[in-house]
Amino acid sequence: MAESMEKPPKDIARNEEYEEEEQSFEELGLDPRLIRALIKKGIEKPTPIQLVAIPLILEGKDVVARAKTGSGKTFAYLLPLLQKLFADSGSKNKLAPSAFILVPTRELCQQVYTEVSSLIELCRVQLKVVQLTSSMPASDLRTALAGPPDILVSTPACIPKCFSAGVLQPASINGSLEILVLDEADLLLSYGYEDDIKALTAHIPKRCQCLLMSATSSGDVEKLKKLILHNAFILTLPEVGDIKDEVIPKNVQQFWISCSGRDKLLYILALLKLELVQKKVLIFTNTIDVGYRVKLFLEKFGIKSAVLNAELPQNSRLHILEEFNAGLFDFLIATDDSQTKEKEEANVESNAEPRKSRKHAKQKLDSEFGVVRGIDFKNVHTVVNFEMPQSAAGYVHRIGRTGRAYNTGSSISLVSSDEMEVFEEIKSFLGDDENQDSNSIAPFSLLSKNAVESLRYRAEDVAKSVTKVAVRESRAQDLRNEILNSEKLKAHFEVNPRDLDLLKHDKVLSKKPPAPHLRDVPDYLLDPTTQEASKFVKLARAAMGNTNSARRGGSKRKFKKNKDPLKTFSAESQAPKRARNGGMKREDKGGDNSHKQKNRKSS
Ligand SMILES: Nc1ncnc2c1ncn2[C@@H]1O[C@H](COP(=O)(O)OP(=O)(O)OP(=O)(O)O)[C@@H](O)[C@H]1O
Repeated sequence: MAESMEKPPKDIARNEEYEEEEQSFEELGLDPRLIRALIKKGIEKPTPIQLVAIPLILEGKDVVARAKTGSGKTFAYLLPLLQKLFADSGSKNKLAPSAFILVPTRELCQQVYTEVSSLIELCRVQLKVVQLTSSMPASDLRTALAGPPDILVSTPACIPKCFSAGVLQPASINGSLEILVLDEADLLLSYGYEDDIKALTAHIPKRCQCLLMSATSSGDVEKLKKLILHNAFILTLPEVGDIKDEVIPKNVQQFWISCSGRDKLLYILALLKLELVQKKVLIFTNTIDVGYRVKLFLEKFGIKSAVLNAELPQNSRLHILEEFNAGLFDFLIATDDSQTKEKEEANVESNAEPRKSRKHAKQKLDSEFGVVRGIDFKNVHTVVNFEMPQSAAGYVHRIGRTGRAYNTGSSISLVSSDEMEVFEEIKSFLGDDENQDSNSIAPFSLLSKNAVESLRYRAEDVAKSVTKVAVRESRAQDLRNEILNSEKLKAHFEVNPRDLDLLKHDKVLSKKPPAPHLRDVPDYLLDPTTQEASKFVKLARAAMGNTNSARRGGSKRKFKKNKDPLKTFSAESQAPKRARNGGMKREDKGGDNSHKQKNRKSS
């Protein structure tokens, strides 16, 4: 903390020079071992936040970095952190880890831990990283901290737990801690970790370098800044000055469909069955029951999906994420963490302070579950809001699960009349102006009314069979299965950490297999316009596949608008009789293309 106090605070709010420069990791002063490791991961060029943060962190500055979801904040702090520890690894008389990385959820712990471990392995250096969770018994905590390890990744709640179990001494932290990272800093306080962080701050030595990473700015980040930092470098990296571009990656196209709450199952069926969205697809619901309802409903039509929620055991959740990321299944129905808390624990929320309510509901839901914020879903092309999130911030974080780093993505929100208020709130948050022509969220025009109506009879019939009892039974059955799996997984992954194919999470929950007439949509039910649109989505997918392989090759990573079929496809030219201002066409609007190209170049 001391170093940054010598200098006045500095605000770097997107500097043109970063946009144009094609700086490499070498030029940022990164260790060749790390550069080689990155190349093995297919990463060759720093993202804008990495470009500015890495040199500052290497210089020892305290940094607050705010950059949109999926912009590469994790490597922005991990790479310089590891480099500093390479240099430091000679000093062995430490009694506590040299670096703490604190994150709000277990899922993030696991993600960061995996990333650090893989970098260490690829760099072939002798650094030890451990991951702690607050549910670990004291004996496991003691074993993990023996040594001590160089890097500790955990939620903040673990630190006071280690103090009270006597496995970590405050004085040792004071003598050893060199770098403290608070990742997803905008969420740490709302997850109820304020007291845990305060318990640590008293023992952070003055020389310790502190880094705060966040996707959005909020009062909570300011509070943390005051608590931990004194005079940090503030990095703010939106792509352009416009609010909507600050928060949602530019390469995510956002759409919406107006439909009644009752028709949502029908619409999701039409989108998936008629292949109007590109895979992989992440579907968000607000409650666990609705998640299972969607799963059971889709199953009847032969569409397999997995469910992810706070009720499932941790091992299963991590495994579901791994399998989905590895591409073992295409559809994942996730129940948004904050929504789960609000809806499932309604009886304990009211005016209670968040930490208390989380504890109260502990038997039922894992309070450290977090599937939306910060989780790096790999190659999710489409995010579907089956139900709308309850806030604009929730929307931003959900949509941020696609279009990560240099990938493209799209989102489709199914909005019922009850949800119009929050939808308007989201639109105004994104900077949409009623009087202006341009909308951040455009109507989705690839799905015609005829196409939807042709599926209505079957969908409504099947929806009736997915009763509350069926949902409850499936939920209980899935939980039982996953608890069993969880134990098996624990044992198995200790021995075979890379084996992903042991258990499938998208297994069918209904007792009967889908009826053949529901599995395939007969030709006479297919609406020609939608069929045409589906063809284009398939073509786009094939072309995107090529783009992806070019991306893996590295040098062609830059996303080119005119090569992206999703961006160039015009609903008007391909299907002239349909709505004129919707679907993919909106990308062609907005005139200032040279500006967009320029920004994309830097992203
Ligand atoms: N320089 C880079 N080039 C290409 N891909 C990158 C680069 N840096 C990071 N990535 C990849 O981009 C993805 C998103 O990175 P990361 O999870 O760090 O984003 P983030 O900014 O932390 O997002 P969020 O706010 O949602 O947590 C990851 O899959 C990561 O491997």
